[in-house]
Amino acid sequence: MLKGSTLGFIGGGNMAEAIIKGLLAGGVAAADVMVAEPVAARREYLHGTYGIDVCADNGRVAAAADALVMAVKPQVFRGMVAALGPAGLDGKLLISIMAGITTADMEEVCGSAARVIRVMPNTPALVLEGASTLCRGRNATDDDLFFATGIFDLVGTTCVVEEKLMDAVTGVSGCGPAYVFLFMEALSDAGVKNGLPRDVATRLAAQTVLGAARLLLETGDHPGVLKEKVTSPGGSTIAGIASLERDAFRGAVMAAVDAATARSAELGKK
Ligand SMILES: NC(=O)C1=CN([C@@H]2O[C@H](COP(=O)(O)OP(=O)(O)OC[C@H]3O[C@@H](n4cnc5c(N)ncnc54)[C@H](OP(=O)(O)O)[C@@H]3O)[C@@H](O)[C@H]2O)C=CC1
Ligand SMILES: O=C(O)[C@@H]1CCC=N1
Repeated sequence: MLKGSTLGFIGGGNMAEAIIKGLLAGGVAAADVMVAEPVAARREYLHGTYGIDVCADNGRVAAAADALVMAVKPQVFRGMVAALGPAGLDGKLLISIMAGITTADMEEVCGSAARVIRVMPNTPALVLEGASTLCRGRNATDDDLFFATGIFDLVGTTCVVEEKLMDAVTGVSGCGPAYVFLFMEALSDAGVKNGLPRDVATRLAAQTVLGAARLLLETGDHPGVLKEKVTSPGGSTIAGIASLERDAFRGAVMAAVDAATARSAELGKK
């Protein structure tokens, strides 16, 4: 898919690994992927697990790569570019997955001519079920957006939005897997509380979320319609739903997304 281009990652943490694992599973050659990562144990792990070139030198990866995925924390981004020297990024397509860092921030720090694509992926990319949303900076071309979309298409679904929506995207799908894991953990705990063995409870929780998600995507029905089909008059589901409503479940989810969206915007500030 990279068609002879080399994709470099600056930062080899959780999200970089999720994308790399997905890319390799999707047919990208290990020889076309490089990572710069400061932690020796992490470098050994990434090289040993995926057979990719991993080094400690951001400059070496920047020089060798045609496109660079900026996969460090937003808080270290400016210092990282200052240490590298923005000139080291000249001519490269810069693909940022950093929460809160705008394409204008990228252009300010990396050079006013920088070609920037901003992406908000999520960790299910690891199993090729990622949700990645992209927008482009003022210098990025149609080909750049096509190239970046092609990368993230390999690890799940993609969509393109206006940049002003990217913090909301972060609050929903970037952070969303963590909310769903919290929900599944609670569902599993509740099963154990009611006598189920842990392995059975966890499997039921996960398959229920997976099945419900597929039902929603494949039918295209409104979630409320699908909820109604589970809920028998005077039955057990409505007893559970009434309890969730008393505890303001939906309000709690909306407040969580609001908080994450606001925090994403803050992360970009100097
Ligand atoms: N995790 C997620 O679900 C998602 C994350 N993101 C974004 O992805 C980015 C990475 O997040 P995540 O993978 O979770 O974070 P991690 O901390 O797991 O990964 C960042 C990696 O970059 C390394 N690093 C630190 N400083 C430098 C440097 N100067 N040069 C090169 N590498 C460096 C870190 O090393 P060390 O540990 O020593 O600091 C770490 O290994 C963030 O900007 C985040 O907003 C976006 C969507 C989802
Ligand atoms: O927690 C974070 O800030 C990152 C961005 C989206 C998911 N993880």
